[in-house]
Amino acid sequence: MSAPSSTAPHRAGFACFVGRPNAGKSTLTNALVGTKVAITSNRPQTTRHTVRGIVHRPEAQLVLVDTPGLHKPRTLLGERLNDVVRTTWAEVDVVGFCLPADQKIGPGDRFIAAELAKLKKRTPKIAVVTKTDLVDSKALAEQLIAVDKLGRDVGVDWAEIVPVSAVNGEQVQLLCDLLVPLVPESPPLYPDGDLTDEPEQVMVAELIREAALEGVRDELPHSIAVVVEEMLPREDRPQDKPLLDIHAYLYIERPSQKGIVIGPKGSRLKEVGSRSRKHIEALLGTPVYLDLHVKVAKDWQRDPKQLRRLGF
Ligand SMILES: Nc1nc2c(ncn2[C@@H]2O[C@H](COP(=O)(O)OP(=O)(O)OP(=O)(O)O)[C@@H](O)[C@H]2O)c(=O)[nH]1
Repeated sequence: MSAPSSTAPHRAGFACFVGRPNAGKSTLTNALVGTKVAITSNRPQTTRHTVRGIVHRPEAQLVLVDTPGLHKPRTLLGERLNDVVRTTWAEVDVVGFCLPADQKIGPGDRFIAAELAKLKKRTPKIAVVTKTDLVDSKALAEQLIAVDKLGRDVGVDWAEIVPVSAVNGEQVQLLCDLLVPLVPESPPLYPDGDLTDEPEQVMVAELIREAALEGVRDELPHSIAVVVEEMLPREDRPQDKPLLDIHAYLYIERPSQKGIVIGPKGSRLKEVGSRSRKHIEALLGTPVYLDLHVKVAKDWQRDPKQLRRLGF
């Protein structure tokens, strides 16, 4: 890519990464922004909220919108998540379709590609082949060819096909260079230095949810929601020793799940608390007292009233 000249107009706009669960969208967002703003996990479908990471460059600003994975909906929550995804696609300037290098293109990818084909023609679509560190060059070449073919099969004209590894940073800058010219000429949309406009409480809730998902049974992740009820600075603290009190509820669907989340003698919940507290402190830059409670919200995934309460 050519270096920015002083006469080049400033560009700013929105990009979003789509792809099936676990495709590496959140990790890529983090790699581009350079800090942990999106929530990653080795479990599918952990990204519930649209999280924006913002890439600041002298000549451009890229606002990255991270969406949940698009999938065949089985519950009301699933349908709502898909609506969120489609609404996001329609609003962004460029879409990056993430396909892991180490996995054969499957029905899930074809489903998304077919949806992308329905998106307005003038929204550029970049195919991003992720996790290139997991495969050798021969397998990578084959995947690039398969992605090209996928585009032709469904009728999407990829603006680019870019292999990247978010883990070792390979080609991440190149991807950024390729995204910038695809957003419109515009002054910066966000103040310099902002990394995300996600409300702090939502990010804190996501960090707690991420910690709660670690090491629990496969079926449980979809049944956990976290709501931060209150974040208040502790009174009577000396100025140089502030403490932020955070009260949060971990919602599960059934009483039988309580034991899994809490663990023997509360050991798991304690661990979830201390692990997420570290991340929260790093995010907010202040010591935190975290008060975590587990509550049963029966069948919350199927109940519109509960879903609204839990922020969906
Ligand atoms: N080796 C390797 N692993 C990666 C890379 N990018 C992501 N991963 C791993 O792949 C898994 C899924 O990554 P995420 O970024 O959470 O995927 P996602 O697409 O955001 O997933 P959802 O939120 O479920 O939609 C995690 O375990 C990551 O550590 C990469 O470049 N190389």
